[in-house]
Amino acid sequence: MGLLQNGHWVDQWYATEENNGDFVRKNAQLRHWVTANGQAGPSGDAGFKAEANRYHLYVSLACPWAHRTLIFRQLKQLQALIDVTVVEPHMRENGWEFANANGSRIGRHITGAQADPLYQKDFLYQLYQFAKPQYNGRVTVPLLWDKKTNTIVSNESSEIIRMFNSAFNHLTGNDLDYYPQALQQQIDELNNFIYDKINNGVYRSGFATSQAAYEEAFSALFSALDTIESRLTGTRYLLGEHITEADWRLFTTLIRFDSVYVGHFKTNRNTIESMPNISAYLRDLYQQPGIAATVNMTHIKQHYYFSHQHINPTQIVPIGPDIDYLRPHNRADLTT
Ligand SMILES: N[C@@H](CCC(=O)N[C@@H](CS)C(=O)NCC(=O)O)C(=O)O
Repeated sequence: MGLLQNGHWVDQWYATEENNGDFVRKNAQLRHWVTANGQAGPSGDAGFKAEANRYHLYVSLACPWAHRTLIFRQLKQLQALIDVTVVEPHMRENGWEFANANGSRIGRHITGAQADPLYQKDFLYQLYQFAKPQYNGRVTVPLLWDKKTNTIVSNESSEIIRMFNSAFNHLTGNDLDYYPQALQQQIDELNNFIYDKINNGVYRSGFATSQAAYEEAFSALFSALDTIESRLTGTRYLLGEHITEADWRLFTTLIRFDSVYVGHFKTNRNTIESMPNISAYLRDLYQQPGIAATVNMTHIKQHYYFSHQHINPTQIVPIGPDIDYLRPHNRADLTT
């Protein structure tokens, strides 16, 4: 696990000392946008026009941020237009590795991880070096790559899913909209709340290096989950009867919660299974067409328990829990 400093790989864990033990996630830096006509998006350069087979998505099946992009690729029927490569779930001193990486591989290959089909790199950081020789920062998934200009379009999942939501509609004919104009303000507000307290909140709990920082993150997390639990009493999804981007962004944290975060990140006031509305809502989302296939619990558990050795020095991956996300959710009658 590490980062690039002026284009050189340095093996280093997150620094929390400067923030009294609090884990502060750095903003993603590579923020161009694919647009329908190639004009510039809200940030970055123009020139990334939506075209079939031009873009490639590098993901980890373990990562909740990358998971969002896989879900949107599925929902928006982009599978035939945008290929995906899955990295190994075990993150070691070289960060994310491709399957069959030369050199430092000491662990075992986990089924489902793949080699880099485009440039035969061993490690994800080498793609960052290739695109940005002087790059400074963490080497993260998801990564949206442009095969035409051999560069990185974006390493920010929240923006990649917005691109997937609309930029390719004219090519796929799929105009399902998970960020409809009329709900954008409400979605943005929910996203901020959920990101801060829940999506990133579990990491702030798990990566905290002081008791105070952990307790603060823990309280904020469970108070936010309580808020969501009551919100979901009378409404099927966060904003009514239609699933929006906000639901999918919450989903990728909820699906990891009981299997990883409760134990590994010490978010153990209670499980999601014990919250009736949220757990049924989670199953409802899981049972949407194509979604279960984006969830790989082996990669998820192997990644967290193995890669964060300072949290789990033995690297033993727990066997349980065994949760059946296919059992009935009984939420279809909620019409709002
Ligand atoms: N803001 C980014 C965050 C992505 C991110 O932090 N991904 C994690 C995996 S879950 C990663 O690759 N971490 C490697 C590192 O920080 O060194 C996004 O949402 O795309």
